[in-house]
Amino acid sequence: MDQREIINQLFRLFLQFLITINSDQNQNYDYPIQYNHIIYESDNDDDSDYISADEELTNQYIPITKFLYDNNINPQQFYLKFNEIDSINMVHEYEHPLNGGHCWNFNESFHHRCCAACKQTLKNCDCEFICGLTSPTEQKDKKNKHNQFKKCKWYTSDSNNLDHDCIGMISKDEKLVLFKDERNFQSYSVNNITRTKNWFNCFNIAIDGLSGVGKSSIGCQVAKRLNFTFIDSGLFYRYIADQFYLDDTIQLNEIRLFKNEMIGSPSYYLQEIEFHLQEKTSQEELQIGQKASEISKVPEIQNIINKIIQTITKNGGYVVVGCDTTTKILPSARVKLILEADFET
Ligand SMILES: Nc1ncnc2c1ncn2[C@@H]1O[C@H](COP(=O)(O)OP(=O)(O)OP(=O)(O)O)[C@@H](O)[C@H]1O
Ligand SMILES: Nc1ccn([C@H]2C[C@H](O)[C@@H](COP(=O)(O)O)O2)c(=O)n1
Repeated sequence: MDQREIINQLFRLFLQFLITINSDQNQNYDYPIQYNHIIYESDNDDDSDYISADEELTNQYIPITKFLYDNNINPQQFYLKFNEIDSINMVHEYEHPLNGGHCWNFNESFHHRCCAACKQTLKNCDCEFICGLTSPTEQKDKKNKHNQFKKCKWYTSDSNNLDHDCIGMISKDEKLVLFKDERNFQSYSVNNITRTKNWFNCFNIAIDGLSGVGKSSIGCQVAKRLNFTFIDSGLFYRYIADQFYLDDTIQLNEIRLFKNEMIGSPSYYLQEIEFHLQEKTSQEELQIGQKASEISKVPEIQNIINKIIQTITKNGGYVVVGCDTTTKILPSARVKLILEADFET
């Protein structure tokens, strides 16, 4: 498959993804009438310990589907626009019409807990807080504690700073609730909140694969098409090798300082890295490549580079390429691509 075909295919997939999440928002739905597929999590954090809603439905619980139905809220709109609320520690099948009839984690078992914010199974969810509408988030567990509240890193910034990165839209009179933990929560009027992020680019794309498979070529074009920022993690290794691996000595302290500087001025350094490496002759490039390969085996350097990239990209809008992007750098990127190429290509 040639490069153009791959890019077109990726782009098609991406458009499909966008169409799926944008489609049907104003259509009428068959609201799920039966709620017996909803299973609540017990206090016990053990995955296997579910309590079926059929068995133990008490007044304390408000199934999210019922909440939506009773309040005449279109569920797809709710999940996609409000997007942050589920009764999070609830097992939910995301049945029709959500996500084309699949759970967000459709490649995993169909029946599992799934964070509505980051769309990961709860085991993989690293959300700390979640923001959302007051009613469903005030759902309590059996001990009358606020349960489930987590914040997805893509959805909120910290509660002291109400510059809010939430991609959801909350209607005018509703309140946003931020939870620090289950006892410590505050609700804010939506009017106090500035949204800084466009939902469209609030996620990252990680492109992985062996050296030379075309990650940079494809990643760069995908980023251009989507107006995302492109980051080639390999360039970080190369730049650090060239600047801080001198006379056979890796200057770890300098690298640590560089990390702080780069996190402070990411745009400047992204350009600086690119320009710096563009100036090199092909002989120099070869040497830098060798040095980069050596330093890439040092765990602290890997951690520093991963941390820089994770910090820069935390609000989304980036295409990050490099081997280990999907596993170590951005394991929770919403879109992950692993490229392969024929040997002949
Ligand atoms: N689809 C493709 N078909 C043929 N050649 C390609 C394709 N994509 C990239 N190439 C060529 O393969 C070479 C490696 O591409 P590229 O630098 O994008 O790979 P990479 O995976 O980013 O490599 P590295 O990990 O070493 O940075 C380049 O010469 C590029 O022009
Ligand atoms: N995420 C990454 C990116 C790169 N490396 C290593 C691989 C190479 O030895 C070196 C330079 O990368 P390249 O520009 O050739 O992609 O850095 C890594 O370990 N992890």
